[in-house]
Amino acid sequence: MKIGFIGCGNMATAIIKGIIRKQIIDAENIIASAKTKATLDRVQKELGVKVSTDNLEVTENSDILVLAVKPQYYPEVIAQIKDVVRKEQIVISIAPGKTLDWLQEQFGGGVRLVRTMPNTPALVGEGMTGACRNEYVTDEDYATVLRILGSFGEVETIPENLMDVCVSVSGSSPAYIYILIEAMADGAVADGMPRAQAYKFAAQSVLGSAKMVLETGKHPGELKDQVCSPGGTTIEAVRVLEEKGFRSSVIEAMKACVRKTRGI
Ligand SMILES: NC(=O)C1=CN([C@@H]2O[C@H](COP(=O)(O)OP(=O)(O)OC[C@H]3O[C@@H](n4cnc5c(N)ncnc54)[C@H](O)[C@@H]3O)[C@@H](O)[C@H]2O)C=CC1
Ligand SMILES: O=C(O)[C@@H]1CCC=N1
Repeated sequence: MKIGFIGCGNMATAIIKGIIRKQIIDAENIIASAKTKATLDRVQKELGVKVSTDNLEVTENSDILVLAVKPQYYPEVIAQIKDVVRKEQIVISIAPGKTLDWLQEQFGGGVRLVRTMPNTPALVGEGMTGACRNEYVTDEDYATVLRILGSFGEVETIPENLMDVCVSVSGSSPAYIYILIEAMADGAVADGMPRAQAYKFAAQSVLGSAKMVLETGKHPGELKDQVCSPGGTTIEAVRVLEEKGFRSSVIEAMKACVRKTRGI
């Protein structure tokens, strides 16, 4: 099994590291392209995969091809490769807003397409990926793709109409969490904790809280209630968060994210 990446920036690097880490595909069976030699040198050194500046070479040398460029470059890249994409090849999109119908139209028809939305925690094997496929992708093909996507975290098949929501809840959401961690650390530093220690305490608390939701199966509100002692410290913090519109800021930010996705 050979996998190719057209574009090798933040997301492709995270996926490739995740795949190699889990030994799903060896580095020698992975090929990636980028626009600049500097990026390719970095990728070769950091990941040990084959590199090329030629997108056609990447297409010809892969069974599964991941389009890992920004959405605005999709038309140009697809126009370049569409005549060399083979019938049995699987093409994976990781771009927000690009529907299976749109992708198929750009390719001119008949292509096996899987639309996904991964996220950068793939790098540490804790990604969350949403996926859906078109009618040309066989059950066997799709099982292979899910195995690869599952090698760097969790993967779930979702209806295509939820792909835009997937961008806001998992594709983009690591950025919100990093802001939360940074803000928590700022708060701790403001009250005297050293900066590095503050990041550790904040990040581990986010990690532990996420595990509590996933592993206990309890409602997040119930878990929150367990932390809030009557007349205690936490409910004071919660009161201020509600007063400052924390919950609503998150909801509105996510709705803005989905609106942007739908406009891409
Ligand atoms: N960064 C993230 O957290 C996530 C990104 N995505 C999607 O993944 C895709 C890639 O995003 P990033 O990796 O963040 O972008 P990036 O800008 O880090 O990487 C894109 C790479 O594509 C290369 N490139 C541009 N035009 C090219 C061309 N014609 N041929 C070959 N390579 C070309 C660039 O040199 C760059 O290395 C985008 O569609 C993005 O929306 C999806 C989920 C999460
Ligand atoms: O910001 C973006 O457009 C991409 C898609 C999801 C995460 N990053």
